[in-house]
Amino acid sequence: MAGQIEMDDTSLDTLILNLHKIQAVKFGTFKLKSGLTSPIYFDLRVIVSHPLLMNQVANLLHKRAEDAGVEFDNISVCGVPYTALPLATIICSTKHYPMLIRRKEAKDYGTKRLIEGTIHPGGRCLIVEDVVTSGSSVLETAEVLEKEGLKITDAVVLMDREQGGSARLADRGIALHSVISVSRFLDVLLKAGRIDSATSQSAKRFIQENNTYILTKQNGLSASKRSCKELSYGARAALPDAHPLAARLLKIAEDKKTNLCVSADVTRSEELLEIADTLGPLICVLKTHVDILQDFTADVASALKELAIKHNFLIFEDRKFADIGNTVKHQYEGGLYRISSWAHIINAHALPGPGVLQGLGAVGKPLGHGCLLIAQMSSQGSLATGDYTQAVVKMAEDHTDFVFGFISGTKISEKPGLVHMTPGVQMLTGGDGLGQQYSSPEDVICTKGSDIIIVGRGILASSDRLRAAEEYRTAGWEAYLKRLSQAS
Ligand SMILES: O=c1ccn([C@@H]2O[C@H](COP(=O)(O)O)[C@@H](O)[C@H]2O)c(=O)[nH]1
Repeated sequence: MAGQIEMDDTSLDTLILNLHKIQAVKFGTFKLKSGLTSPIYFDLRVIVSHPLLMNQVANLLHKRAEDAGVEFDNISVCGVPYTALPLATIICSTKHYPMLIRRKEAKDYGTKRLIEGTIHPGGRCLIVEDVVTSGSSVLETAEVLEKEGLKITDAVVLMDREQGGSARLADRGIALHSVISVSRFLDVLLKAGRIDSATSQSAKRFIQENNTYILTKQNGLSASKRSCKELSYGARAALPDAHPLAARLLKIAEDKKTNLCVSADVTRSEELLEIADTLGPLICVLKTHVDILQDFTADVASALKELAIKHNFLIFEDRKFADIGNTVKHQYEGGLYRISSWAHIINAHALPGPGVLQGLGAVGKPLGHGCLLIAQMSSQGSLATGDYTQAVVKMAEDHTDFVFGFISGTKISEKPGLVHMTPGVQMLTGGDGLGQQYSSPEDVICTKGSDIIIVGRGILASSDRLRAAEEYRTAGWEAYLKRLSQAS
C-alpha cells in the first residue's frame, strides 16, 4: 500500500518519539481548517528549531522516495510552502538536485512568477510535504507546477493522516509516499507509554470517521457542511430508483416518525417477542442475532413476522455473512434458522468479493429482501476503514438490485436510495470495555449524516425499556429534523 515505509523500524520509532518530545503532535481538542474538531493535531513547523531532526526527516523523505522507485535523474524538487520548504532545501542541497520554490502569492512587480528557479517544461518534479490530510495542499502545488509544463507523478510526505489524501492524489495520477502513517505514530506512542489507550482510540476513531476522500468525492460534501440537497425520508422513499426495501424502510421511518432500530440481543424467545410487541410502535427495524437464542423454533419466527406486520417494522437478522457465494446461499435459506423465510434485511461483509452478494441475492432477490454491506464497524481497532470502506461503497453501488445500504458509522455514499444504519449508539458516549464504542443519536444522525440508529443495551439495560426506547426515538428523530433544517 502506498504510504508504508520500508526502512529501519528503530530509527522510525525514535523519530516518532522525538517528534512527540518536541510537541510536533498535540492531543486535545483542535479546530481544523475544515471546521472539524479533531482530538489530534500535528504542528511540524516546530522541527525547524531542531536541526538534527530536520536533517533526519529530510533524509527519511529522500530515502522513502528512493525506496518507492522515484527516478532522481533529471528531476527537480519542490516543497509545499512553508514547512516543507526547508526540508526540500536540505534534500536538494545534500543530494545536489535542482530545487524549485513555489510562492503562495505572485509578486505584483518584476516577473510575477509563482515558481522560482529554472523550469524545464516537460521535466519531472517531486513534491515534498510535511503532513497530508486531504491532499489539497499537494494538489494546489501540483497544479501550479503543471501550469509551468512540469510533470508531477510523485509526492513524498512525512506524515500521512490517512484521511483520504493518498486516494485523492492517486485519482489525479500522483502517487503519495509517506514516511509515517498516523496509525503507526499512535501505536508507537502508545507502546512507549507516551499516550494512554483512550487517547489513541479517540484519535484513531476520528481518523476512521473523517475520511475526506469519501466525504468529498463520493458524497460531494464536506464533513462540516451537509448538502443542501438533503432529502426527507419520505422524498427518498419516493425516488424511482430506490430499492423497494429501502423505500419501504424510509416510508416506515417517515410515517412512524422514527429512525430507531432496536437491537434485541436477548437469549430467550419469549423476551424477544415481548420486546417486539412492546417497542414495536416506536421502531422502524427490529434487529436480531438469532444464533444467541437458546430456544429458537419456527414458531418464534412466525410470531415475529406477525408482530412486524402488527406494528409495521422490518426484521433485520444481523448474521454478517462472510463466505463464498455457495456457502452463504445455504446459510441464508437453510440450516436451523431459515433466515430468508422471516428476515427482510440481512447484512454481509464485502471481504469475500461480489460472490457473497451473488449467493445471497439468489435467495433474497426473488423474495424482495435486501442486504446491507458492512462498510465500517463500531468496534475499537476495526480494520474496515479507508480504502476498504471505499471499496465497499463501490461494491454496494454496483449491486443496488440487492444491496440497499450500509452498516457504517457515517454517511459514506451520496446515493439517496442507499440507507445508512449505525450501531454503537448510546446517549452517553464511551465504550463497553469489550471494544464497543458509542456515539450519541445527535452525533450519528445530525453530524455524521447516517439514517438509522441501532440501539441495543442503551435500551435493553434500562429498567423501563419502553421509556428508554421513547427517549432514543425522540433523540434520533429530533436529530434528523435538525439535519433537515440545517440543509434548507
Ligand atoms: O459495527 C457493528 C456492527 C454490528 N453491531 C451490533 O449492533 C448491536 C449493538 O449493541 P449495543 O448493545 O448497542 O452495543 C449488537 O448487536 C452488535 O452485534 C455493532 O455493535 N457494531
